[in-house]
Amino acid sequence: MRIVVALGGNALLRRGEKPDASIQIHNVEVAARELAKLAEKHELVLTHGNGPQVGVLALESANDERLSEPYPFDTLGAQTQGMIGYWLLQAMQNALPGRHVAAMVNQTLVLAGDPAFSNPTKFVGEVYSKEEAEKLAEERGWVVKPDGEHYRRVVGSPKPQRVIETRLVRSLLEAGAIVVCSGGGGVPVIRSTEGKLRGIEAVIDKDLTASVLAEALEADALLILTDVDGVYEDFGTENQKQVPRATPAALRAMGLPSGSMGPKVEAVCRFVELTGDMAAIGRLEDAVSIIEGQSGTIVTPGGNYGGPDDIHPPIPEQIDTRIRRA
Ligand SMILES: Nc1ncnc2c1ncn2[C@@H]1O[C@H](COP(=O)(O)OP(=O)(O)O)[C@@H](O)[C@H]1O
Ligand SMILES: NC(=O)OP(=O)(O)O
Repeated sequence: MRIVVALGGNALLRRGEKPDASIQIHNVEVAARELAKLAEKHELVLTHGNGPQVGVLALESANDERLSEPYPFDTLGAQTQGMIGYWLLQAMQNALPGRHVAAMVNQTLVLAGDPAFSNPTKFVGEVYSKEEAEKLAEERGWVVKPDGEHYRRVVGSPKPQRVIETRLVRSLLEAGAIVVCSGGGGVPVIRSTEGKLRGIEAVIDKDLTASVLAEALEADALLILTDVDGVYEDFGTENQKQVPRATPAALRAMGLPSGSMGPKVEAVCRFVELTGDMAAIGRLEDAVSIIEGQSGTIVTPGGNYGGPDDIHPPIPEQIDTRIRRA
């Protein structure tokens, strides 16, 4: 199978942990041991989040008095791809000696007219109290929004249209490499009327980019790995119940929160609707078991999945809401 995995920010930095390199390298090593089990049997493309890390770099840059202006978010996104990509590269090489691993700095095309530029939603950096956040917003010109019971800086997060280096990723996969790419959703770029690429200030959602990439690579599965074992009905209440199987329509109808589960649900639904294949949301530790059909919330056109021999589950006749790949 060809599998695209989106690795949640929580796998790199758990809630409340300091963003020290040593802590993140340890977390990446734990993640790599799980991901290696998938890579032993399957082609693997890994994308990762960068929200906490890009916020740290943005603050460092803004506080550097030698600079006449802080580094823009596209440049900071590339920095996080280099840093986290290096950690994943080394950890995957150590987990799978002899296997080729490539970590790329690469770009994602967005549209200059995307309304997301004027309505920032992507959380970056650390959490603050309401008072701290409001002070920072005034002093530094940030936009801040509530994230659970705290506040965080938000930046524009346009929809990913295409991973610019898709063909190169495909070539690396076909050469047997594990590919780490599109970290932080990819460096956001727009194409000028002359056809030239140019960076633009934004942070793209990595789950949505993983979905776009998985479809373009004709992946058999898209796995969104985070710190919960699936999507829950009545999440956070005593009646919460994990959803083991779902159709895209049923999952969309749950109306999940835009800052956390919402983009993951949109990413898996989009992939399943466009390809007719399987996508899932679950815990990093359950990656293999999700592919086996034993964990996670698994989404297919008909809401059925029997395991890796059923990677293109049949679509029941009565469901006609998705487009199948020829
Ligand atoms: N209905 C739901 N089911 C499961 N998790 C949910 C739900 N609604 C919100 N969440 C939250 O979504 C979080 C995962 O999203 P997020 O923090 O953005 O993940 P990551 O950083 O790993 O990409 C979970 O830790 C959980 O707190
Ligand atoms: N870019 C991105 O989606 O990062 P997080 O997953 O860390 O929010």
